[in-house]
Amino acid sequence: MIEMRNVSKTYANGVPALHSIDVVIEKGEFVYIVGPSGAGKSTFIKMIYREERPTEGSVFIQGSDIGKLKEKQIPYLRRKIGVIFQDFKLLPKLSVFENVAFALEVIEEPRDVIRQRVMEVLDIVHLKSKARFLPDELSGGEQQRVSIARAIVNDPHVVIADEPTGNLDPETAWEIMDILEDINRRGTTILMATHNQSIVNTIKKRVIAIESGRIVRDEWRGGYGYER
Ligand SMILES: Nc1ncnc2c1ncn2[C@@H]1O[C@H](COP(=O)(O)OP(=O)(O)OP(=O)(O)O)[C@@H](O)[C@H]1O
Repeated sequence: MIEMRNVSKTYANGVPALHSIDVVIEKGEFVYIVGPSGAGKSTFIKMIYREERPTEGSVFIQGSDIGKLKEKQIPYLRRKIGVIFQDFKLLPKLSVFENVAFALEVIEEPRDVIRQRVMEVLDIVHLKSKARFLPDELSGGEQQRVSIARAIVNDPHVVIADEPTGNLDPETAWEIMDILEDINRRGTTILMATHNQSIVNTIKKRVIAIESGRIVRDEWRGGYGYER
C-alpha cells in the first residue's frame, strides 16, 4: 500500500536527508521508524503525505505515484492519511469535539453524520466525556488522544505518527500505544517514528532503522529477519 522506489531527498539548502530508499509497507502493518536524531525519520514520514517531495525516485500510495499529484489533488491524498505529531497541533480555541469534527466539516458531511462519527472516535480514544473541553483543560496524554481521534475520523488507510509519545511521561506513553494498537487491530496501517527504545523493545513490531538517510535494518523485533 506504501512503496518507495529509489527515493532520495536533498533539501533546497543542499542538506542530504534520504539516499536510495526502497521499501514496501503492506496494508495493516504496524511499523516503527527508528534511528538517531537527524537520521531522516521525519523526512521519510513527510514523503508519505507529500509534505516533502523526493529529489529522485517515487512514492506510491495504493499504486498511485503521489509525486505526480496536482496541488488540488493533495487534499484527497491527505484524507487517506491521518497524521499525529509530537506536539499535538490542536486548535486551542476549539473544543475537543470541534477539533475532531473539523476534518469532516471541511468535506461538508451532514451534521448528524459528523456528530455520530466524532463521538465514535472519541469513544475509541476514551474521551467521550470530555467532548466539550478545550485543549488546555486536558492533560498532555488526553491532548494526544484528541489528536489521534482527529487523525482517524476520516477513516484513513494509514496513520503516521511522528514521535507521538515524545512529550509524554512513560505511563501516558503506554496508554497512547494501547490506543494505536487498537486502531491497528481495526485494520489501519500505522507508521510511527520514535526514539522510545522501551516501547520498541516491548511492543514488538516491524522496525525500520534509518541512519544517515539510509535503511540500515528492516526486521521484526521478534528475533527473525523480515521477509516478504
Ligand atoms: N526543511 C529542511 N531544510 C533543510 N534541511 C532539513 C530540513 N528538514 C530536515 N533537514 C535536515 O535533514 C536531515 C534529516 O532530518 P530529519 O528531520 O528527517 O531527521 P530525524 O531523524 O527526524 O531527526 P529527529 O529524530 O531529531 O527528529 C537532517 O540533517 C536535518 O538537519
